[in-house]
Amino acid sequence: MPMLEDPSVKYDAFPPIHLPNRQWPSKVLKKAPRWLSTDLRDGNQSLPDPMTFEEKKAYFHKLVDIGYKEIEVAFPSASQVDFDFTRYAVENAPEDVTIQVLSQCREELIRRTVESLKGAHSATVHLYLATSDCFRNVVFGLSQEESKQVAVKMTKLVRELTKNDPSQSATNWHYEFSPETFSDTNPDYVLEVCEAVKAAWEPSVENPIIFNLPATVEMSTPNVYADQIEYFATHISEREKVCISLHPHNDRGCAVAASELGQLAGADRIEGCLFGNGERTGNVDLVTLGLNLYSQGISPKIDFLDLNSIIDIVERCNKIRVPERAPYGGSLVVCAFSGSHQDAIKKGFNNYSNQLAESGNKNVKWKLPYLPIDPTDIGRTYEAIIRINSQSGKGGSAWVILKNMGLDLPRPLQVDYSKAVQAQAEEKGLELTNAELCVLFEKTYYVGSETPYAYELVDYSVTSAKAGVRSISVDLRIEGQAKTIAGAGNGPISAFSNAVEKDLGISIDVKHYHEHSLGEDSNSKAATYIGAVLKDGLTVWGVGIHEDVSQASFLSLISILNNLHYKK
Ligand SMILES: CC(=O)SCCNC(=O)CCNC(=O)[C@H](O)C(C)(C)COP(=O)(O)OP(=O)(O)OC[C@H]1O[C@@H](n2cnc3c(N)ncnc32)[C@H](O)[C@@H]1OP(=O)(O)O
Ligand SMILES: CC(C)C(=O)C(=O)O
Repeated sequence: MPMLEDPSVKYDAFPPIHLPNRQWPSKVLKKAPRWLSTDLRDGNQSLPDPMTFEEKKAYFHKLVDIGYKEIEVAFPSASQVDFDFTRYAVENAPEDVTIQVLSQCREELIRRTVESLKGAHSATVHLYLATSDCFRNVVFGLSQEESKQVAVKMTKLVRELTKNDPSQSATNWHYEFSPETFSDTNPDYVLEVCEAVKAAWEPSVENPIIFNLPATVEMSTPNVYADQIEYFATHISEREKVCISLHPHNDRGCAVAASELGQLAGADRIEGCLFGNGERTGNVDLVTLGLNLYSQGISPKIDFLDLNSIIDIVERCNKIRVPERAPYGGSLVVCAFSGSHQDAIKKGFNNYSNQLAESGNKNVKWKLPYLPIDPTDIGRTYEAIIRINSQSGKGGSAWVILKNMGLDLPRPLQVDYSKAVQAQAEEKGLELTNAELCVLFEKTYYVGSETPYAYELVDYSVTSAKAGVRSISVDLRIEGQAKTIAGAGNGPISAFSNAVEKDLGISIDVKHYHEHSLGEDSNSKAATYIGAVLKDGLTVWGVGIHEDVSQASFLSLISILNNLHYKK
């Protein structure tokens, strides 16, 4: 069967809500919301292989360590593991962490759920019930009034078993109610149910009731969801006794946008999972939301510095890989292969470090091409940022050589080296590793090998017999044979070139000379780069590294001789 030519015979467009005075489009996010991690509940229930007790434990402690203060740990009435894990969380949670658990609106399940929370410092009982026409009619066969009555009755039961029970007074009890699926429910009916639930729970300003407004299935554009949230937030009574929570799923790929617009529209709290695990396409990704805030200068109050260790836990316990392109965390998102990106990033880093140096290392605004946040803020190192394949340019390979060998190649040498890199990348057809690039550099410029190359520098002496003239005598080994050459010039390099031309018959016209020190202490070495023009107009490069700067430049000339020897 082909796809439908006219899908409207099967699918209706989602009806927008009438909200001509909407305020959210002019608002700006200014602070982090309350976060609720539902990794161990919604995330876990959607896994092919749910987490083991040990995996839940490791995940839970990671969530606590990085700063989540509200964690939905289980559906305790679902299984013994869930019940036992809730007990573990209750007994091991720090006092400032609230343990949340979920239950259907069924008495026996609620009793078991509350039992699992006995002795918690702070706990949230979370009930959900179908309110949308589709869910009520198809799944439950309940009328609107019947659904509302169930919600009220079960809320009263939770109240009786928790905050009204004197034997439970050691716990700070909270209550969350989710009309499912909020985003597909008539907004006035949602309000009617939530008003009735609120009256049954009787929240206070200090301990508000949480109304979680899930996009159980994401069905509309995020602006429509934001309108729905603003409508709820501006029509619910005693707003100060209500915490509005969002629970967006990602069926249309817009959960992050829906959460952000929903916060502009009045939401106080967001429920989601690290890297967007959860039913079908997942819950909203808490990492993206947190780091989106961070990139706008707002602390998410969650510590993502060691993002790699978070990824390790997520991948190990979910048994699902974090995709390479996942915002912030994906292995490919803080790196660039393409030449123009690498060039811009390299220049950006230079500019940034200059600004840091000028300002004494403080308060420099991050403005780097292609990198929305500083990778080091999430524990990423430079190695990951620039990676080399056949799409790369000179800037990228020069960056790798700088970061791995400390060699700051002059621009024309970058061009020269990138030709060798390009040839190697095309031949290999795959990415070149940093180690491969360093070896290629050494081979291209005949430096750093254990086995001797054709030309070796054995010794030299420079004398200055009359003003402005330097004489040089150089002991070489050429393919194992000792040879001494001599020449003169107005400096040591020109004297060396003169000796090479006179005694070896090789004309080297030095056109480029660059040097810098390697390292900062007094034992540091010098790196010199010499570009010489041959008779046919071609430029050949040599690289020399030595403690003594003169010897480093002679080694550069030897590097040129080797270059000519092997490439002729
Ligand atoms: C949107 C969400 O993510 S909601 C959370 C979903 N998570 C889970 O379901 C994971 C844990 N669930 C479970 O382990 C099981 O479903 C249990 C233990 C809760 C219940 O198991 P069972 O009693 O066998 O019921 P089952 O799994 O078939 O659930 C369907 C029944 O629950 C009812 N139900 C579903 N949601 C609710 C609700 N919120 N309140 C009351 N009843 C509900 C359905 O109407 C159906 O009842 P029926 O059998 O009378 O038609
Ligand atoms: C229980 C509710 C909040 C839920 O998971 C959903 O609607 O997706």
